Amino acid sequence: MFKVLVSDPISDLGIQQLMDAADVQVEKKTGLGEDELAAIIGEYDALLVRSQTRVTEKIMAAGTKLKVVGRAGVGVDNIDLEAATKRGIIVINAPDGNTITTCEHTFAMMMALARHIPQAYAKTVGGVWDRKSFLGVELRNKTLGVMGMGRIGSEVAKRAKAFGMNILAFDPFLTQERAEKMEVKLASVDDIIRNADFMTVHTPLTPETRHMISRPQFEVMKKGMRIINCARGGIIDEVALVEAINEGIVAGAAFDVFEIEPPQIDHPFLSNPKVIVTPHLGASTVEAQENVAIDVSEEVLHILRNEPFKNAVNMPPVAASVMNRLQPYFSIGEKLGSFAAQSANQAVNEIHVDYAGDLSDVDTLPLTRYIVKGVLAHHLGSGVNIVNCMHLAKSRDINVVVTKASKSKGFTNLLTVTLKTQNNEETLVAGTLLNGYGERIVQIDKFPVDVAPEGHQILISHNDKPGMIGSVGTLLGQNDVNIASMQVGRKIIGGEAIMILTVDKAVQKDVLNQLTTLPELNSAIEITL
Ligand SMILES: NC(=O)c1ccc[n+]([C@@H]2O[C@H](COP(=O)([O-])OP(=O)(O)OC[C@H]3O[C@@H](n4cnc5c(N)ncnc54)[C@H](O)[C@@H]3O)[C@@H](O)[C@H]2O)c1
Ligand SMILES: O=C(O)[C@H](O)COP(=O)(O)O
Repeated sequence: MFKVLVSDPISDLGIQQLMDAADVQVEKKTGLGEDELAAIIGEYDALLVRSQTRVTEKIMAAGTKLKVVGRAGVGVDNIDLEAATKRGIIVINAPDGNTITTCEHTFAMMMALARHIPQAYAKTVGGVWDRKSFLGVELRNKTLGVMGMGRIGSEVAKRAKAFGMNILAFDPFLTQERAEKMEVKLASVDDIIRNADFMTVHTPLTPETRHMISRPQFEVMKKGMRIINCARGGIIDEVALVEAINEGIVAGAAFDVFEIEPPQIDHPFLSNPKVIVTPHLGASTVEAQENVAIDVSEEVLHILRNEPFKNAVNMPPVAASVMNRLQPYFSIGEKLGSFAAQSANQAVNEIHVDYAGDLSDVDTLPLTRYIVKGVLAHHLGSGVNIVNCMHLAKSRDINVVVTKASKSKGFTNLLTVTLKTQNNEETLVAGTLLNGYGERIVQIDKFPVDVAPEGHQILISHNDKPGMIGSVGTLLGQNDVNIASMQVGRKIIGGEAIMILTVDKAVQKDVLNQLTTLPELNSAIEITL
């Protein structure tokens, strides 16, 4: 039974599928502080949050069972991604579910700003019929500067066109072609600052975007600018903005987000008559909350059930077409990694993966992750998974090298894993999927074999002499070890050879030691897959 903790207000309808799942138990505990959450998170396999819960290193460390943190929304700046990745905790978000809702809130804020709606409301309900103080401006023919033309920024630009606005757009990934298609003018930050009448920001909060609009920008800003922030507090320097408003550079601002949320009671926005504020409501509609909760619940279920998933924030996205081609090889890849690690008897400093055949023309990184996980899990245990395996390899100075070849000798796809150890020894194992036969190991070091990678195996290195098979079989029989299958691999008669046996149960260390006493037998190790 998987236990899921919901620590922020998330739509019940949206998480219904989690609550209906027979293998899942959902508990809601909102408003918890860091210590309170850290005290209980160890019981849970998944944590669902919005932006209120700060999922810190301390909480990740306490979440010893945690497989996934699901963010029912876009921004994940409240989640310590590095801490999650280091611990193999997958972080997913719901990037699409609240796009339109936030775009509409942005427009609501822009209109409210242009027509002084909240201020007029407050005065009217206060009994003052004031028709002089709230002279507004039209949006038509005004210039809107959009910083960040992703999902939300693009939707805002579309609607601004319908309002007859001219749009200047800045986004490092916005091409001239796409700008023309969207009928916006590609602009720099400086262009927007000096020419726009309204500015709206729709970027993530990153070291690059933090305070991207601050004192230097206000000093050259077009006088009378109106600024909207429904993205993240901190993109616009709040202190510098208040100064610019007080100096008459900025005519007004509408903020849904703050550098620190909730803002302190003495926050200058809260007492400034030219600043409109809402309490991070950009995604707060029935529709958006159902959307993001459904999206995140689906992926959390997939992850808990070890099924393919999407929207991982701390892993690169994989196209479904690529995933469909790679997924059949995940299991054999992980087993090859594990087999190689169990065969190598020295510390590994390089994992070389070679893809030969059809797979050489796709991005094989997801499959490489399973191979690396297989290598590392042998020594590092269950704390290794496809999220943190590359991070763990790098942190141990283990170099992961991938090579590809369009052709492979006789196989549709051949995966070859070679481990290099610190004393320059190499351990090689190659495998594939054979139609009708499934997973097969087809090479160990330089020896061809044909072995199903499963169960308990004994890998023996010996000299190719008559009687070797009989001696091994007799000794194992004397120790009540039943042989299910046996393969011998050799390159030349009388030379070096290997024997790979599949046996019915784990082999005692003593039996392996007895094997090494047999004449012409060089080594015997047990491999469990
Ligand atoms: N107020 C709310 O409740 C609310 C709701 C949803 C999203 N958001 C926030 O709004 C922001 C945008 O969301 P989205 O879904 O459009 O994200 P998105 O990833 O689709 O778009 C973000 C865009 O910002 C661009 N960008 C990154 N750095 C930039 C920079 N330095 N200058 C200009 N552009 C830059 C990216 O290229 C990208 O196109 C996110 O921070 C998200 O957390 C807030
Ligand atoms: O990044 C987001 O999705 C928004 O900031 C929404 O945050 P919320 O889920 O806390 O409303």
